[in-house]
This record gives sequence, C-alpha cells and structure tokens, in this order.
Amino acid sequence: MKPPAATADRDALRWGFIGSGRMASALVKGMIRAGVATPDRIVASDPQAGTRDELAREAGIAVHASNSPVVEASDAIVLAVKPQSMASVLAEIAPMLAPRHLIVSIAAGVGIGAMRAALGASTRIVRVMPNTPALLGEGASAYALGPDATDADAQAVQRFLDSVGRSVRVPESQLDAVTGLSGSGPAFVYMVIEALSDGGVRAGLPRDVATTLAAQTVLGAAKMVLETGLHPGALKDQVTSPGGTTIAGVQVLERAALRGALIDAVDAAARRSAELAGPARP
Ligand SMILES: NC(=O)C1=CN([C@@H]2O[C@H](COP(=O)(O)OP(=O)(O)OC[C@H]3O[C@@H](n4cnc5c(N)ncnc54)[C@H](OP(=O)(O)O)[C@@H]3O)[C@@H](O)[C@H]2O)C=CC1
Ligand SMILES: O=C(O)[C@@H]1CCC=N1
Repeated sequence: MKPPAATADRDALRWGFIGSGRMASALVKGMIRAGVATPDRIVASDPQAGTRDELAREAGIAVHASNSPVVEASDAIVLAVKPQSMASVLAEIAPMLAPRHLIVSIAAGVGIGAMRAALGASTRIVRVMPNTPALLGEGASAYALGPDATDADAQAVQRFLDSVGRSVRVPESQLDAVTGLSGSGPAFVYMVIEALSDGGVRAGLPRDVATTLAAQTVLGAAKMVLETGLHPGALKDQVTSPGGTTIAGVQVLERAALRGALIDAVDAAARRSAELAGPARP
C-alpha cells in the first residue's frame, strides 16, 4: 500500500456522516458508546428534519440539513445514504474534497470503481458493509480498501468497526456476499427469534417469557460458536439426545428445508446487492 497522503491526526479523526438514517444512527451511537469518538468529533447531515432532530438529541452531535458543513468539519466521511442516492451525493461532494479526506461508504452494491470515477482516481476510499447490531457493540462488518487507501486508513476504519463489534478485511469481490450474510442477516435472525417465540406461545408460554427465552437462546448459541470454536454441527449434536426432544424438532426443520431456505435467503440478498451496482435501480 502507498504511504499516508494526508496530514490529519489519524488517532483523532473527525468523523462526518452523510445520511443520518438507521445505519448511520447505529454507527454513531455505537462509536460514542464505545468511546472511539466523542460527540464533538462527529457531525452528520440529513434532509429530514425529524431524522436530524432524533440523532442530535440521542447522540448529542451536530446534525446539519446540508452536506457541506459535514465535509468541511471532518477527516473521514461516511456515506450512509441509500444506494439510489449515492450518485447525486458523490457528484455534490466531489468538488469539496481535500487531500485529508478519507471516504468510507457503507452503501450496499456501490463499487469502489464507481466511487473513484465520481470522486477522482486518487481519492482514498474504503467500502464497508456493517450491520445494525453495531448500536450495541455487537456489529459484524467487513471492509475492502480502494487502491489509494493507506495502511493508516485501514487501521482507522478497523478501529472504528472493531469499536462497534467484529470486523474482517475482505477483497471487494466478496462484499456482495457479506451484504447477503451479515448486512441483511439480522433481519433473518429476527424472523427466527419471532418464530421461536411463536413456538413457545403455541406450547403455552406467555409472549414475554417466550421472546426472552428465544432471544437469549440465539445469543447463547452464537456465543458457543464464536467462543468454543467448535463446528455448529458438533454443537448441535451436544444438544441432541438419542430418542429425545431435540431430534424430534430437528427432523421437522429438515423436512421443512430450514437450511435450504436460509441458504437461499443469503444468496438472494447477495444477488440483490450485486444488482444494485447496475444502472437499472428501482
Ligand atoms: N439498514 C441496514 O441494516 C444497513 C444499511 N446499509 C446501507 O446503509 C445505507 C443507509 O441505509 P439505511 O440507514 O437503512 O437508510 P435510511 O433510509 O434509514 O437512511 C438514509 C438517510 O439518508 C438521507 N439522504 C438521502 N439523500 C441524502 C443526501 N443527498 N444527503 C444526505 N442525506 C441524504 C435519507 O433521507 P430521505 O429519507 O429523504 O431519502 C435518509 O434519512 C444504505 O446504502 C444501505 O445499503 C448497510 C448495512 C446495513
Ligand atoms: O436491505 C438493504 O438493502 C440494506 C443493506 C444491508 C442491510 N440493509
């Protein structure tokens, strides 16, 4: 990688968020919660007054109606608008950028090549796919570096992402798959938790008890996978007594093709991410 092109203090970056919706809000609040940046070193913008007021109130940061104050007041600019809004945002900020600026895009499907074409070939760009549990410090993120991003840029982005969860560096070609798995994945898991809770209610539990047990079961099982390092199949076998209750449920899930459905869901979301890179966006 090339040496740093900017003079900004890499340990005290000022962060700017263009777009203050659901994912930006989770990242901003997660960063502040983790202490990776103080509210006075984060600014944001959004066209929606209600969105601006909510983030300003909840995070204690300045949130502007236009994007130029964000560009002026930041070293790292996080592009957190919908993929469909990216072209106009890139065209708007391109003339305002200075050599100190690092561009961090979290938009699904928008490639580094398209961003370099809009912002200039020497722009330092990191493309990230985060997820909303970053709000609670449990995010799962992956990032890919553009050709001019430096080691210092990679370290700054990794520090940022690790402060709100776990992160991995991947080649950009894998980011659509990441989007299908961990970007969209929280929604799939919420559906699983809701359905497990429904099962508990069907079996006679009150809803609040069922939802608490369902969510804690998913949390505990996830920690078992991450912290024991055992294969998920081996962990499943530890729960499954011969002739017992679990294998009766496993049989039902296999007949209902649960695993095939989850594979198809991740695959469909990854394909949609790849489609968003194309010219025909709805
Ligand atoms: N939500 C998620 O779980 C994840 C989202 N992402 C990515 O993050 C990005 C944002 O998603 P999400 O937060 O869900 O979307 P939201 O719609 O909640 O937030 C985007 C915000 O950006 C605003 N906006 C639109 N145009 C501009 C502009 N020109 N300048 C500044 N702000 C603007 C929008 O306003 P308006 O409503 O008026 O358009 C909206 O308030 C997307 O690209 C998505 O792919 C990535 C990982 C996970
Ligand atoms: O649904 C979406 O398009 C965004 C990207 C990943 C999660 N949410």
